[in-house]
Amino acid sequence: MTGDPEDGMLSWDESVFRDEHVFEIDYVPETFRHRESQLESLKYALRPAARGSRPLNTVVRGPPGTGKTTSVQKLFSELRAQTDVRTVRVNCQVDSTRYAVFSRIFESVFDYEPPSSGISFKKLFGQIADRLVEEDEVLAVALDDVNYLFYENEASDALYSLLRAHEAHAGAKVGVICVSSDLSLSVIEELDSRVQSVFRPEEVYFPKYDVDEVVDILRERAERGFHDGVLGAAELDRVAELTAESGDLRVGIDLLRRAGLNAEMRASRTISVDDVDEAYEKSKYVHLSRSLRGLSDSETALVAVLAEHDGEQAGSVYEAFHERTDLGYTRYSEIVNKLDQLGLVETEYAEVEGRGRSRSISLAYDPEPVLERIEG
Ligand SMILES: Nc1ncnc2c1ncn2[C@@H]1O[C@H](COP(=O)(O)OP(=O)(O)OP(=O)(O)O)[C@@H](O)[C@H]1O
Repeated sequence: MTGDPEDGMLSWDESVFRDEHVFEIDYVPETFRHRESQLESLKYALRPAARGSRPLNTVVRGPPGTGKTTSVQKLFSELRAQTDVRTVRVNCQVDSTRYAVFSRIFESVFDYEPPSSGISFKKLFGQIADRLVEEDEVLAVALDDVNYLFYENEASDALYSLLRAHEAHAGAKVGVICVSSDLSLSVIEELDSRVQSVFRPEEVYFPKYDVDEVVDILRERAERGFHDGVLGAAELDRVAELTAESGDLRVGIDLLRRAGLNAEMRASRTISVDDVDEAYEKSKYVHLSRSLRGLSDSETALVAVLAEHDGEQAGSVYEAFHERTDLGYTRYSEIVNKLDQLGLVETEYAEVEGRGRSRSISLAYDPEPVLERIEG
């Protein structure tokens, strides 16, 4: 299998990839199509900030992988380049409490982390607001994956503080973009009434991309990422077809990269439909991997217990969980709720003889891929 260019085989120093980096998770695409109206609505909400006023608060919703984060990142970087607006994107999957959100904002406003000895929330908040007023800066905060703040019961407190910043600190100008990929969560209705009374956001919806749009977007990505002739039209169509099943563009981007690696494994210069189909066996779990990555140790422990005790009664699941983590029933129930909201488990109430109603819990995925990803 040496590299005779005539036989279609790759030599050791060749690759199907022109630039593999374009298939990485944090790559911000140069062209961003099929999101024109959403970008317009977001610009409308942010425009007052460019004039030195408070931006309009906005709720952005849509299924995973539909370009919500990328849109916000693009507009924030334009704002930073062209205006004095301070922009902060908080990943609430990582920073899922009010304190953590404000620590992240502090870090961005001051360019260093808040003291690790810990200061009270009030002080942290006060210092941020004072700084904004002193510098006469407008702050736009994007709470990305805000659904995680709801799962931890922190959303109302965090938003309340952000939305009332100007009341507690005259002259502070803060606007919030809440981004949620949990369509079963009604972001506004789930907030406390005290927050609802001050939160009248613009709403922007990101629908799933259809197959033609996926082809369009991924063709461009493939042109940047692969050498000419590596990905044919039929193979791209197959990628798009598999991507459109979930509508999550991340699946498609992961498919392209894995299919490229599969072709290289065969030392082939071109990707085949089989390379794509084989890649899908892993790429279809992109969403699962992402959900698992954001879990705490005790949440992961419960997922592991469920995978190991698949199909057993809730009682024995709790016992195994308790044995592993030493946590009690209340915490167990809270974690079950969160995993349910994340779509990792399915729960159902059922009559159990002699014990009244009891909740049965099962994984929403096969146990093997779950365990592979937890242990791997
Ligand atoms: N219109 C587009 N053109 C090019 N790339 C896109 C487009 N939309 C999304 N992407 C790419 O798809 C991936 C997922 O997009 P993004 O993270 O913005 O989705 P999201 O809606 O925020 O997802 P989640 O809700 O799961 O956080 C990113 O790698 C992004 O580069």
